[in-house]
Amino acid sequence: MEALKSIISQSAIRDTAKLVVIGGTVETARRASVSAWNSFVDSFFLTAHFGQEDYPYDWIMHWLAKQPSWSQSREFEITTRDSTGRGGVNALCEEEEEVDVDLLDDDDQLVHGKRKRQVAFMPSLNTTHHVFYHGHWLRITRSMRTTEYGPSEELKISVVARNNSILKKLVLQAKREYEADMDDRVNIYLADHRRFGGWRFNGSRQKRPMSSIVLEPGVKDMLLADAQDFLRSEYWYGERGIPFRRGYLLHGVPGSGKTSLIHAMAGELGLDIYVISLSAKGMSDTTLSTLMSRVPPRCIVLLEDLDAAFTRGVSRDAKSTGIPRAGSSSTATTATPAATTEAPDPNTLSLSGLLNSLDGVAAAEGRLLFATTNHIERLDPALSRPGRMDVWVDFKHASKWQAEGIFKNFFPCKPKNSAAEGTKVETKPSPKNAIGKGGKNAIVVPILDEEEIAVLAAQFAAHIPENELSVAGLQGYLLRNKTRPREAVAEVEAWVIKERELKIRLQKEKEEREAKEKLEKEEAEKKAKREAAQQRLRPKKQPRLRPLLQSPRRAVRSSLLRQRRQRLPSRKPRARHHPRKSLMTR
Ligand SMILES: Nc1ncnc2c1ncn2[C@@H]1O[C@H](COP(=O)(O)OP(=O)(O)OP(=O)(O)O)[C@@H](O)[C@H]1O
Repeated sequence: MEALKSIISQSAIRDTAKLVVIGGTVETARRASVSAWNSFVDSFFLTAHFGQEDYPYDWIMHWLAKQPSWSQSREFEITTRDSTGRGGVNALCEEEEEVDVDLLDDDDQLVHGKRKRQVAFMPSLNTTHHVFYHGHWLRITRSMRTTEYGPSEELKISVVARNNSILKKLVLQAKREYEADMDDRVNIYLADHRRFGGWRFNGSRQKRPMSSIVLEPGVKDMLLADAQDFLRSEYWYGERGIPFRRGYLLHGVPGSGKTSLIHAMAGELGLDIYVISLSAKGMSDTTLSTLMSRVPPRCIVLLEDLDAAFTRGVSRDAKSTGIPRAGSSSTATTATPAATTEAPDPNTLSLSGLLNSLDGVAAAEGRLLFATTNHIERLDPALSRPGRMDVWVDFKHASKWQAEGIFKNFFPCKPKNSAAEGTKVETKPSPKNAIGKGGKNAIVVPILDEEEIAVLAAQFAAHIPENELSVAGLQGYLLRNKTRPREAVAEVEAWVIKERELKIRLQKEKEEREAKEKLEKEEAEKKAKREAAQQRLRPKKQPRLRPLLQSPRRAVRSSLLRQRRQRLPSRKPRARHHPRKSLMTR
């Protein structure tokens, strides 16, 4: 005890204890003051967070890219590529030829491919930028965060203000500017397989005028009027308890304008397109239903090649088409024969999963669903029933009427009253007749007058066989002759003959290939059968481990017998003494 007292009374230990107490108190006081200061500062700052997954992020990034204050900033990102996740910043810049960068004198340095792209400025990651906006300094930080769907970007804007009206104003202005700049474009989103059930911006396309789609009279107008009527009728649907959804099934031959029509309609209706490829890797019932539940209320959902949905992956029957098998109810049918007998695989797409995601409880409202297929006969009737697919449009090969329309669309013409110069051909580049943006390298298209174009279009159509060639094929031919309208008509007959020959050749090659494949398959089957038969005839091998399988007593006995037999000298088998036989011989 005495010894302990003497240790405690030692001054060094007492001083250490004092230091620990004082240090702890100081650190606690420091932390408390920092936290108090942060709370004090935060009470003045209003902070808004913008996640990359949502539209306001794009609006703000788009707005930021246009801020002149970047010229004073000491750290920022310059990009010509979509790095916002949706591409809102650059989408509008892609096709502009002007390059407005003061920093870079040599425009040629910015040439990417054949086209100059405008660069965009972005706040760099994990740095704070200050932008002056309507009398307030905005503190902007771009950072990465981890969400349940993986890493994603976040934008944080803080501002010293009494209420959030300045932030509301900023978001509204950013939205307005974004929409104005995107007015002539259609945004395309793809299902993002890196983020389960998420959507990824895939760029924006120039709107396609409806007039550039040539379909049989009335089809375009009917579709457009139907979609417009649907978008106006939300209240009507709600009152009657009908799900506010509309489906369009565009079916028919390849290259007949199905996809092009959807793009043109999206532009006309001012809607974004959300594309789902059902045969993509990783597409399952759960992924599809998550994707469908995450599309915004007013948009176009495009399911391309609906018939190919069930022909993917090793766990599927390669020939499966989604057609219900005998004895199975359509809504419970899965795409694979295996799946009909076994438990459904959660990692693949089943017909019932697809049907549920189209009109199940979780399916989005207010969307226009467009599905395309080249093989309508392969579709399950449940998929194409009204309520899921309300309007069906059949796309065929080009008619004469379409051929004439395509020709007229292709070649510019002078209006009737300005045809004083007759059929004189314009040879100088102008916005109307130049391909490219003018300049010495522009290709000049001769502008004929309206009457001549009409006559040429009629002659062109006369040489096109009804419902035999695809519209895409006609377009390809006219593209090759885009500066030679008269020659295009003069040479069309020869082209049609060539196309027919090509078709016949391709068909023959296909048949030969199929016949060869069939033969190979038959031979492989025969070989497999032969091998199986031989297998059956072959004597069964004695199991080698027999002694081990015997009972231990039997095994010991047989091994003793074997040993004795080995020890005995080999003798001739002795004739047995047969009493009756010996009697006889005697
Ligand atoms: N009816 C049409 N009017 C105008 N252009 C057309 C038409 N049909 C096809 N085209 C042109 O042909 C090309 C291919 O068209 P599109 O991709 O829309 O065909 P599709 O029917 O969707 O083909 P697929 O079934 O193979 O997907 C496009 O460049 C488009 O401009």
